[in-house]
Amino acid sequence: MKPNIKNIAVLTSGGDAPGMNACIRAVVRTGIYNGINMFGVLQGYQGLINNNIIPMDARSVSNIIHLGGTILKTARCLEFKTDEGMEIAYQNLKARDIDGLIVIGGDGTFTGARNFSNKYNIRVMGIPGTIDNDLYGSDFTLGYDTAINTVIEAIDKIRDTADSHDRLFFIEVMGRDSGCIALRSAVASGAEAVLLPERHTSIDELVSQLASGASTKKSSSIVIVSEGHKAGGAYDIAKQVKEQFNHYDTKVTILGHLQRGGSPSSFDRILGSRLGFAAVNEMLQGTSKAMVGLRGNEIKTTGIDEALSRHSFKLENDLLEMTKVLSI
Ligand SMILES: Nc1ncnc2c1ncn2[C@@H]1O[C@H](COP(=O)(O)OP(=O)(O)O)[C@@H](O)[C@H]1O
Ligand SMILES: O=P(O)(O)OC[C@H]1O[C@](O)(COP(=O)(O)O)[C@@H](O)[C@@H]1O
Ligand SMILES: [Mg+2]
Repeated sequence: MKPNIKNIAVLTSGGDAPGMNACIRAVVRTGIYNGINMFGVLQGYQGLINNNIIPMDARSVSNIIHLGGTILKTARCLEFKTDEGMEIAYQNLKARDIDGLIVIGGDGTFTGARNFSNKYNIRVMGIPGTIDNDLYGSDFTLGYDTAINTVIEAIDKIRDTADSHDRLFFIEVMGRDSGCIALRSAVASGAEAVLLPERHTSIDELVSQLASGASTKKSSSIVIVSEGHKAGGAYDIAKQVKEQFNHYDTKVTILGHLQRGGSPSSFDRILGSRLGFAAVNEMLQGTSKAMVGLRGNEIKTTGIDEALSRHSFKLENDLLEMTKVLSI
């Protein structure tokens, strides 16, 4: 039986990701189209606790589909992990008769939503929004494609300098525990090597790969280092390599937070729109404690418990192999 849902709130939480605005727009407009009163929560779970909840109409989400960041703002909120914080958040939703909460974020955000819904009578749906692509249940998360495009644009520029000066560049990219951005960026930019948190690569191995390129007259080399790599960040690794292999002038670039901003790619705008539309429709059909995600080219629903308990290895095997073969 379809539940009688009248009021739905939406929030963004954790790291912002390009495509979140396209998704907020889809959530708000799909809800309004179906006769639901829509609310936006400012600053993620912090806004639930601070009672920062605003009504939204179709025009509240005009002209945002192309914008990076999130018009609802986001936050990392420790207080929501406490019983007291959750109780205040629930009372603020109850005061407005809000029966459904749609959260756009990563694994931390989903854990919060799952715990909240286990404790209180609130329906929740999750939408995977993180540049890290580290969630089970969606082949791509919102923002991942744009972040890769941003990274390769930067690497293309660095390559000009690397090549002009016979330099070895170590470029550190984001992905807290995930090598997804690093691997795709490496393939798309034609990097000589990539270091991933999911794979052990010794300094000896890396040095022999670089030395072999130098011996076949490579004028420059680019190594992508994922920030989550166990052997340390790009500066550490560059220092260790230089001690053994001093053929090139060595430079380090940390791309940092520029990777999270910017106008979303068409892929992320469409993905955000599809996921937002699906999340509201699923909620209106009675689905709760689930996430919507892209699998193949279809939008599918996965239970949040399942999504959180299954840590999928998301690095494509052919891409892993290719990074060695195509960089000879
Ligand atoms: N165990 C938890 N219980 C309640 N809320 C949580 C829990 N884990 C994370 N959260 C909430 O989700 C927010 C976002 O999580 P975080 O890991 O920072 O980002 P992401 O959702 O992108 O992975 C946290 O700041 C916190 O408010
Ligand atoms: O902006 P902050 O708080 O320094 O967080 C940086 C982290 O956020 C991310 O960009 C995205 O992580 P989440 O999507 O899990 O929030 C990571 O790649 C990075 O390690
Ligand atoms: Mg996360």
